[in-house]
Amino acid sequence: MPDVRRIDQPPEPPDRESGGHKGTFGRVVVVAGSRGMSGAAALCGLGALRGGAGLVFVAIPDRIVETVASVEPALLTVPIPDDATGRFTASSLRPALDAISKADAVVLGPGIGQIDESRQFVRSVLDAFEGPLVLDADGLNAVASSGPPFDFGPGPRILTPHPGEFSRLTGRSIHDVQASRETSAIEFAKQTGAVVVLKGAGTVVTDGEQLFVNSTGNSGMGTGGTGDVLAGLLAALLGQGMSHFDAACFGAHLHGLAGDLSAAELTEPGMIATDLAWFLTRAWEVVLGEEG
Ligand SMILES: NC(=O)C1=CN([C@@H]2O[C@H](COP(=O)(O)OP(=O)(O)OC[C@H]3O[C@@H](n4cnc5c(N)ncnc54)[C@H](OP(=O)(O)O)[C@@H]3O)[C@@H](O)[C@H]2O)[C@@H](O)CC1
Ligand SMILES: Nc1ncnc2c1ncn2[C@@H]1O[C@H](COP(=O)(O)OP(=O)(O)O)[C@@H](O)[C@H]1O
Ligand SMILES: [Mg+2]
Repeated sequence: MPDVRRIDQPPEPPDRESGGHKGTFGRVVVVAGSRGMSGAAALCGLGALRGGAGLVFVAIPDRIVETVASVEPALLTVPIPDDATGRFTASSLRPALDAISKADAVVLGPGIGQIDESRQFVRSVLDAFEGPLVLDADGLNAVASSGPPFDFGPGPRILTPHPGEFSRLTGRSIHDVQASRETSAIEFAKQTGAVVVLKGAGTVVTDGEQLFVNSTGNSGMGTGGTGDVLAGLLAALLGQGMSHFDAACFGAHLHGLAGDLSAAELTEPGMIATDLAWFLTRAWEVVLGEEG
């Protein structure tokens, strides 16, 4: 891959202005969750909070608001009209667009499910939002279901597929994806103009011209919800002004480091996604200690 520049080190953390306040550090809006997957929204919100965002709003189906709010009082909840099963539907769109209208960064997709209405909802949010957006999980599945050529909407996009989601997007088997992680991710980034974060051991981050292969992380992170934490973390970094490629590289590094620090204290089998979000505090300590 002679035309791709390899990045060996993750970028520096974002500056945190000493006189800054919650209005300075980014307003993140997480559009996620459904009844049965309220945890995806909560974990994504926790990832954004521990990623340093000034304000984190979770715009979630009305039926799960109390559940998500009870996980973490620092989250602001925005109830979105839902269907009888607690999923986004056609009437969710206008309130969701209002919720993201002042966002510095948006996460779209974790835990929203894959019914036709939620797919259409994803399409409409993607088309409308011109700011930086992290598309994860069922957000990716919704776009994949429409088949190529893919349009991820007008603004900067970070796509965070695991190999199963990437397989749905590319039409290749998981085995093929895993056998060509770097080239497949580069090709997809070139085709779409998005930053691709192909997750799994050795997460690959590329914008089609630059390539970073993450070296932090461990198999303790193979537990439900760790990817949701990553999506929120990436949005927090975008909201603090990082470019989408730098946010993706730094975020993958920090997330894996939090996983390594969690495993060192709690063991790989014992750690869960909530711990990972908490251990972002320790990971920040390490990377901020390495600065200057
Ligand atoms: N608490 C909550 O509310 C949570 C809610 N969540 C929500 O659940 C929804 C479904 O998302 P999901 O990722 O669980 O299912 P899905 O897209 O079918 O992918 C699974 C398949 O992909 C593959 N695969 C994955 N990783 C791989 C790897 N590293 N390396 C290789 N293969 C890999 C693997 O394929 P296999 O190897 O089994 O053939 C596996 O079978 C979604 O909305 C999400 O946000 C979750 O976030 C959890 C916490
Ligand atoms: N063996 C591993 N080594 C390093 N990181 C891993 C490993 N297994 C999983 N991860 C990381 O854990 C996260 C899992 O994300 P994802 O599959 O979306 O989970 P979920 O949807 O349950 O939140 C990704 O960031 C992935 O890179
Ligand atoms: Mg996921």
